[in-house]
Amino acid sequence: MPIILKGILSPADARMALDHGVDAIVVSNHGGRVTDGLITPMKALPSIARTIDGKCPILLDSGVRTGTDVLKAISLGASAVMIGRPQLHALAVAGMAGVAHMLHMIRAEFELAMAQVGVKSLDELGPAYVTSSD
Ligand SMILES: Cc1cc2nc3c(=O)[nH]c(=O)nc-3n(C[C@H](O)[C@H](O)[C@H](O)COP(=O)(O)O)c2cc1C
Repeated sequence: MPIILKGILSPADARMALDHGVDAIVVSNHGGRVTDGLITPMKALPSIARTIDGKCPILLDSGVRTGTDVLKAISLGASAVMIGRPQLHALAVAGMAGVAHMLHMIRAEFELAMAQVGVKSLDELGPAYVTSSD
């Protein structure tokens, strides 16, 4: 069974995860719900991505709300993002159709953002497309 370790926020923990042979990591502060003052995953991502150096996939969550959030995360080294509360909110408002609509909106925003920065594929994204991780 693949082991995906969630809650990584530092390069040292990313290194330890690699050394223990995890299949993937999730850069996450658990939605900022657990401890005040934690670094945001988007800020933590670049140094963690340098440590992982392609040796396992990196996922990111906590605060992904728009297609440009997805673009930033992929540019800074994530393979994919995860989305938490927006799914619950969409489900509460409009059921399964609401969740499908929310995911469709984020996908459409992401594709538009790719067009606006001028890339045709995810491989073309990189840190140069993000001047600040704020
Ligand atoms: C109600 C609720 C309960 C959660 N419980 C857990 C948990 O038990 N363990 C965990 O790792 N993350 C937990 N999370 C965090 C989510 O797994 C996820 O990391 C987070 O919601 C992503 O951020 P976002 O909601 O801003 O997209 C919880 C989140 C919510 C909203």
